Amino acid sequence: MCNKDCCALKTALQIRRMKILIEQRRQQEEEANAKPKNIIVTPESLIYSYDDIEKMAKLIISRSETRPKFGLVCGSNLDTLTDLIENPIVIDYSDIPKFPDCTIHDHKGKLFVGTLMGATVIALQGRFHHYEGNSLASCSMPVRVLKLCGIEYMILTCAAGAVNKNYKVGDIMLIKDHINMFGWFGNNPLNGPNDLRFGDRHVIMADAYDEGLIEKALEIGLEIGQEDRMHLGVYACLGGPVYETATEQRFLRSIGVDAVGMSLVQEVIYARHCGLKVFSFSLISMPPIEQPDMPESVRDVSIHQGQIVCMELLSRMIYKIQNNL
Ligand SMILES: O=P(O)(O)O[C@H]1O[C@H](CO)[C@@H](O)[C@H]1O
Ligand SMILES: Nc1nc2[nH]cnc2c(=O)[nH]1
Repeated sequence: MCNKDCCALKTALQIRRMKILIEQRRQQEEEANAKPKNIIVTPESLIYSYDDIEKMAKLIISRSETRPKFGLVCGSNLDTLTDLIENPIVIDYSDIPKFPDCTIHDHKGKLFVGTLMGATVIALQGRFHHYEGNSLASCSMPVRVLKLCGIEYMILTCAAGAVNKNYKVGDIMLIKDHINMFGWFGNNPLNGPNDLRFGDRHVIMADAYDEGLIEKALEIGLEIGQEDRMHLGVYACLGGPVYETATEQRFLRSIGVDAVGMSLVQEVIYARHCGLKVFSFSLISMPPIEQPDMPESVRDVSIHQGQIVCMELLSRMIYKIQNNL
């Protein structure tokens, strides 16, 4: 039986042990600090050189007969978008020098080059997330590769959790703006020396998501009778891999966020830096915290319905751009 005195003695002993440990650590630190140091932190922008990017682009273009106009990144739950591509040439990421590996479900690590609605498209079935251990520059690097392949339009897609209480699983949010939590704390894939061959030092982000393309997407929503499922909203990028807490979600809502995820904004930054037109949408894959959780089978059906609408949206969007409609 432990009485009060016994507990107090145990606590005092624990504190004494901790103090000894701290003293030992201090001595070790002093010794370590006495040695000369040469710590070099590679700035984000130096992780891939222009030559690295050019080599990757050349390899990809060598497999395509026509000049690509569209780049596409397929998000989680959206790998089926590549089913739309006719006669694709498929390249494994492992065959592209310096391309990282994909480590998460739905991101298969394959690049598709082929035609969609008469236009040449390069699609990435697999994106790189920071929480997988990639630098921010690695997450956005494919955008530069696609730019050097000759694309003009960057279509970025992702799965996201609803923050807006009116959103449901299977809905689609056309992204009109974003909040980049990484950027707030000084983390940006453009950090470090700026290579003018890609773009200017400072990048205007106030018009990052092309308004004309958003207009077209809204028109498509009406044409296919899916306007109720399609929303226009603000995406926030958090670090992941954990999902946001309930309080974080309420905070995001209070600052104007409609959906939350763990990707995309780094790619948008590179795309705007090199002058690409950006169109982005999220497939809502999680309900807002206030909505009761649904059985997985019901959620899967809603996501599947959303995937079909995303496929229709993508092909009609490319058709409209291609034909100046
Ligand atoms: O953003 P994408 O790649 O669609 O993936 C989203 O889905 C994963 C979580 O389910 C996270 O990686 C999140 O960012
Ligand atoms: N709630 C939530 N759902 C997601 N689905 C994909 N990414 C996310 C996220 O960051 N949060």
